[in-house]
Amino acid sequence: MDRDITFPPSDTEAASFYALQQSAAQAVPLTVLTGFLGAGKTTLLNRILNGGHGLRVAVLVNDFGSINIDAELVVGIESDGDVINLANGCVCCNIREDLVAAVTQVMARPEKPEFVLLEASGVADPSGIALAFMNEDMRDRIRLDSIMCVVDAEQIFAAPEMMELKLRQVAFADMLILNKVDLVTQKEIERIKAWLDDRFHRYRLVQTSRGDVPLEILLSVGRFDPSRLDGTSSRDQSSHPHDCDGHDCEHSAHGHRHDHLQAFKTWSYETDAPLSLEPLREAARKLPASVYRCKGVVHTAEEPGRRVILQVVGKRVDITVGDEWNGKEPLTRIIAIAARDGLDGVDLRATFDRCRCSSVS
Ligand SMILES: Nc1nc2c(ncn2[C@@H]2O[C@H](COP(=O)(O)OP(=O)(O)OP(=O)(O)O)[C@@H](O)[C@H]2O)c(=O)[nH]1
Repeated sequence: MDRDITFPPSDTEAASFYALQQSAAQAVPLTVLTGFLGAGKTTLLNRILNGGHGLRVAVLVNDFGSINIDAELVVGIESDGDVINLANGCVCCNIREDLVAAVTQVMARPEKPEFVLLEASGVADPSGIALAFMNEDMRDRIRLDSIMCVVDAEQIFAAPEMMELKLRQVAFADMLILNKVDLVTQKEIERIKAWLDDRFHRYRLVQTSRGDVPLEILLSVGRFDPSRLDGTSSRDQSSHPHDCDGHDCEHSAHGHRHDHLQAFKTWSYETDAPLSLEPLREAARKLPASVYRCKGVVHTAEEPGRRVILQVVGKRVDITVGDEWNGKEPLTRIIAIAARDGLDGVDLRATFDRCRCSSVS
C-alpha cells in the first residue's frame, strides 16, 4: 500500500496549475467530480468556482432526477446560462450522448472555456464518463485532467447495499477528497483510511471540510491516466480498472454489468404553494431510511422573498435560507433518490403536501 496524503500541493501540481493560468492550451482540461449522493460535490464545485483562479470555466452539472437542483445551487458563475444542466439520467450511461453534445457545444463558444468542470450525478460510475472523452474527435478538444471522488466521511459506511458503486467511484478516481471530516472523530478518520488501505494498493487522499482544498491540487494536475480504461469498452463498463487488492476485494463488480437505473428510483415534487418550515423539517426527518438523498429549493411562508435550501443526506437534515428569487416566481422543487423499491411516490407527495401553509393548522 502506498498512500499519498496530498497537502500541500506538490511542485509539479503547482507548476501545472500556474502554467494553465498563463497558457492557451489546445485541448481544454476537464475535471470530473464524482462521489456518492450527498458527499459534497456541489460544495466542492462552488469552492473551485469561487477560488479566485481567474479562469473562464464551463460547468456541467448532472443530476439523476428529472429536476436538476444542483444546477440551481451552483454559485459564482456569471449567468444561469453558464451552468449546463444535464438532468433526468446519468452521464456515465443513459445520457452519455447528451454529455458529449453539451461539451461539444461549450467548446464551440466564441469565448472558448479554459477549463471544464463536470459534476457527475451521485450514482455515476466514472469509468463510463471517461469513455465519453476517449474518442479521437473528443481527445483533440478535451483533455481529461482528473477524476476526483468526494467521499463522505460521515456516511461512507451507510447504505452497505451501495458499497459496490461507492467502491467503483473511489477506485476510478486519481484523487480522493475525504470530505465532512468536521462531522467525525479523528478515530473515525483513521478507521476510514485503514479500510481504504485494505482495499486499494495505491491512492491519493486529501481530507477536508466543505471541500476546502487548495486549487493547485484540483485544477490542471494532469493526473488522469487513460490506461485505467484498458479493457473497459463502451458496451461493457463492468471492468475493474483500479488498484484493488485482488485477494480480498469486496468489489463484486468483476464481470458484472453495472446498471444504475435498476438500483435507484427518483421522485420529484413541485408546488407554488408556500410550505411551512417546521413541518418541512419534520417531514424531512421522517423520510424512510431507503431515501439516500433528498434536496430542494423551497418557497416558504416564513421567508417568501428568499429561496430556502433543503438538504437531506441519510438522516442528516439541513435547511438554510438562501438568496433571493431574483425576479423568478417562487416555486418549490424537491427531489428524492431512493433504493429501487424504497420509495412510495404517493406517500411522499402526501407528506410534502401536508407541509403546505394552508394545510398546517
Ligand atoms: N458538515 C458538513 N457538511 C457538508 C460538508 N460538505 C458538504 N456538506 C453538506 O452536505 C450536503 C450535501 O452537499 P452537496 O455538496 O450538495 O453534495 P453533492 O455530492 O453535490 O450531492 P448530490 O449532487 O445530490 O449527490 C449539503 O447540506 C452540504 O452543505 C462538510 O464538509 N461538512
